[in-house]
Amino acid sequence: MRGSSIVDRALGRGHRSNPPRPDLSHNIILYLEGITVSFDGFRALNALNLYIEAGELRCIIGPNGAGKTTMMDVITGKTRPDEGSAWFGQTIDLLAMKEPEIAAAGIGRKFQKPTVFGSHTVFENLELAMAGDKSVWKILFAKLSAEQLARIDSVLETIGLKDLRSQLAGSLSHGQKQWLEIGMLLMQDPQLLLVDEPVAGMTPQETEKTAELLVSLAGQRSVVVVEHDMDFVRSIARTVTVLHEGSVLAEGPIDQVQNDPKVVEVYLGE
Ligand SMILES: Nc1ncnc2c1ncn2[C@@H]1O[C@H](COP(=O)(O)OP(=O)(O)OP(=O)(O)O)[C@@H](O)[C@H]1O
Repeated sequence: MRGSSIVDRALGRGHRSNPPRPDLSHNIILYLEGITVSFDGFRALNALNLYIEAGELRCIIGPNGAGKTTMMDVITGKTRPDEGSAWFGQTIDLLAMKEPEIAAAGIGRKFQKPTVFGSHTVFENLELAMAGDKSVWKILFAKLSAEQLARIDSVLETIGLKDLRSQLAGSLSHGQKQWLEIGMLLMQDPQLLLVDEPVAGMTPQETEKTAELLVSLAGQRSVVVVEHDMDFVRSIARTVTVLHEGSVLAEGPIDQVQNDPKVVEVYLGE
């Protein structure tokens, strides 16, 4: 869905008159079991098992080609696995759903490059993200309810852009654009947020603020972050999963994972 606009996402929301919500009664929001994806015989994912708890913040690391992007693509319905199962909570079978249905059910994905509407203000970008399957014109000229205004305010507060609400998104710094795009995803209230390399190209100050933001988002929802920057991973991660050749090589607290000889060999020792 790289490059998909808010209009695409809004159209996705057209499917959500009554979207299913994940059943978190077992405290697990995502089950990937035995997932295999082959490209011309090459296994990008190889019987991958991954479990994400409700409310947790998980970092996924791994060398180039380990299968991280392919894994995200399977979760969001962009890529269909050859084998395996993928469940959102206890009852929602992700492999039976199309991409917009998965987004509407509560899985949001933030790609590396921000895709905000540069010629609209920060506020309008959030407004567009909240809207249903209406035209952009209708959305921007519709009167917002007090509840909708409060919701936008609360997201502005969360992403730290309250003072920049009237600024054109195109004039924001790279980091601010990334936060705005996270805010746009939050307007749809995802239960699982997938974030791809959030701090690439950010200044140290922006990186620090992004760490705080992602930590603050977990708890109420689950957040899965794919990131290469180990200092960043160390600053946010509770549990780290290392992918290698399409499977989980190691999983656990960052210190344990960083000292695991298998991990040192294939990843950190690169
Ligand atoms: N559409 C495709 N066709 C063929 N091979 C593909 C395709 N998509 C991914 N691959 C291959 O699958 C493997 C896993 O790729 P993937 O992009 O998932 O890895 P990654 O861990 O995200 O890597 P990076 O850190 O470089 O982004 C790579 O060897 C890649 O070349």
